Amino acid sequence: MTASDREPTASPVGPVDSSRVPRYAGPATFARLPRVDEVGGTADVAVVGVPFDTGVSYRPGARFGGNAIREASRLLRPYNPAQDAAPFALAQVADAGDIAANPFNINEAVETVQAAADDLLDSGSRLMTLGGDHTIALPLLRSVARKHGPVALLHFDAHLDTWDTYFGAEYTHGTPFRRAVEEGILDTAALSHVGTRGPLYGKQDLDDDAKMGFGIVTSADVMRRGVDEITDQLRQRIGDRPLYISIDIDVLDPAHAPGTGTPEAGGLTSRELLEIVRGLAGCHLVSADVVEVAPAYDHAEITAVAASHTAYELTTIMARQVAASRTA
Ligand SMILES: N=C(N)NCCCC(=O)O
Ligand SMILES: [Zn+2]
Ligand SMILES: [Zn+2]
Repeated sequence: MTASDREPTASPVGPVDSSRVPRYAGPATFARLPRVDEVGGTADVAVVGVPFDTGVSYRPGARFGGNAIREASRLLRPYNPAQDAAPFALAQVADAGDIAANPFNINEAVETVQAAADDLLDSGSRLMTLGGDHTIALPLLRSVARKHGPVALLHFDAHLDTWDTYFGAEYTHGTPFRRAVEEGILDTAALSHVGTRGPLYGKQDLDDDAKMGFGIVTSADVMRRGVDEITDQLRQRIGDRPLYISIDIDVLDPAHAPGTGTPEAGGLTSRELLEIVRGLAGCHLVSADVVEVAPAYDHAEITAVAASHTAYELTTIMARQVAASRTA
């Protein structure tokens, strides 16, 4: 079963009405949406948390990111003017809870994440995953490739995350995309990093990355060339391929996202990130993640709010696609 042949929900169950129940009341689901078990066990777009951060190389704490994003998402409203869409009315979006990954065994955790993602995709959902550290992009990509074949990847991040190993470990938050290329689960004609910046281990890092097929739009490119030109370039590269978007919140400048594990100066503003993401509406987005929110380093939920709005835009793109595939 695919997302488009999942039984259409006559009228999706939407979020709790914040004019009737104060938005700070009750347990937090993403955007105050129902849980998947409250809407019959499946959703067109499943928002799922992965509280896992055993793959980090510096500050820990992204295991708490998903719930911080859920808390910050209480203020989201049901109509998205930037995309002229009411995403939670167009498709059933629901919170699928958390994937219980083993914090003491990375290999097992990677398998657990993939198995849970496989189940959700097999039930007809597109995934909006809330990390967790960036290690989890690998099992998520394995899962989407199992369903769609090799996918285009748009990777927003300060870092390349195509390094080889850390301390001999293959599965870390700095290595998921090299593993994915090695495994043949990415469409190497359509791989882009956006927001790249900061010191590297050596020039070879860039050579290796280019050999894997990645194009780079640096953080400075976004500033110099502007959001519209960059978005056009990305859309051309992606075409109508099945697309996975992975957003490491450290793509944002530390002023816009202090709550993350490996911050780098000189990043995107949250406005730039949101505008680029909105500009990707209409692409064949099969699933997405927002990762690396580490709330212990956050202030006034700056990072979690930015992450919640980013996930909202991605969710809107997917909900619009679900609706469009039904009328097609
Ligand atoms: N994926 C993130 N956030 N960071 C990767 C940094 C790897 C390093 O410490 O070199
Ligand atoms: Zn990063
Ligand atoms: Zn990353």
